Amino acid sequence: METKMLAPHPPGGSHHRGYSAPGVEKVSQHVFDEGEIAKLREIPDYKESFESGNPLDTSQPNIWPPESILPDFQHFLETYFSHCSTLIHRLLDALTLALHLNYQHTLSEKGCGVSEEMEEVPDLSSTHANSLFQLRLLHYPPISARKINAHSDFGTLTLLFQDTVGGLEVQTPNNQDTFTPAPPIPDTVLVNIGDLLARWSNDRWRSTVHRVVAPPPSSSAAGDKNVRRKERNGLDVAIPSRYSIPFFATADMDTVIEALPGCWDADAEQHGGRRKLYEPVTAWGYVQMRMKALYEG
Ligand SMILES: O=C(O)CCC(=O)C(=O)O
Ligand SMILES: [Fe+2]
Repeated sequence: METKMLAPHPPGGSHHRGYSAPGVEKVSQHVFDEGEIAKLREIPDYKESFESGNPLDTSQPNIWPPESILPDFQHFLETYFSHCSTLIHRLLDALTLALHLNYQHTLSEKGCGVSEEMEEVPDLSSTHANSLFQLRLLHYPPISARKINAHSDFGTLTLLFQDTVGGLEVQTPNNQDTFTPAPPIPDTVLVNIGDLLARWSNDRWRSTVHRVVAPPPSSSAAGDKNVRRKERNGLDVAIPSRYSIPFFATADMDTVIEALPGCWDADAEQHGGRRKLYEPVTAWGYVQMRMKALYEG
């Protein structure tokens, strides 16, 4: 038995840990209708994944292959998790600062003093105190099919580490048909806004719709043994394997996600401006809805 099969992802969407073989997970974008989800699941995503989370999270314990078979794997990933978690909290601090500045700006535009402030800008980092984050190891096999359908991530922020192969594309805002390649840049981390933060910021910060397609054929891949070849117009085209590591952050489950201060206007009904676009929802309620769409149907 392959080592990865010794840490299998449990069936269903409630315990999101361990190894999933290619085609098990199906990305569905904003789809909550059962029929639509079933249709989407007919086309599998060509990737395999290994999920892990906060070692202190008892609601979804991590699932590790035996230490004797893959020594240090668990320790390595737990350390990686901790570094990513620190980076997420720093980014949330920067966003909190941006909210403060924006809120003060909004108040002064309306002629209010900061002392008249009616709302508290929440400290976003402290709404992620339990660090219920998810670290995913992804491998896309060397085939030419679409690797992962267009979607946005459903938490607050995602860090994305990608190898040198490429294939990630980002949708142009306000033009659903146009995708732009987001090629890997050495020593950088790509940061995506997720749907929960978009909703929380009343769409001031928009979530990034992205997908993964077959990477551009590259000569550097030609000598790679992980490369499968495909005939295209009589030409021999090399299609390399792709590895990536997304790290998904979301708010603590009891956090109420309701338009943040500075992202809406209290007097919008009377004077125009930005109304609250969404009903309040807990982070838990929102995640349940999205997980159901991913793994069931
Ligand atoms: O492999 C990638 O670069 C993207 C992965 C991704 O978008 C996801 O897992 O949500
Ligand atoms: Fe994603």
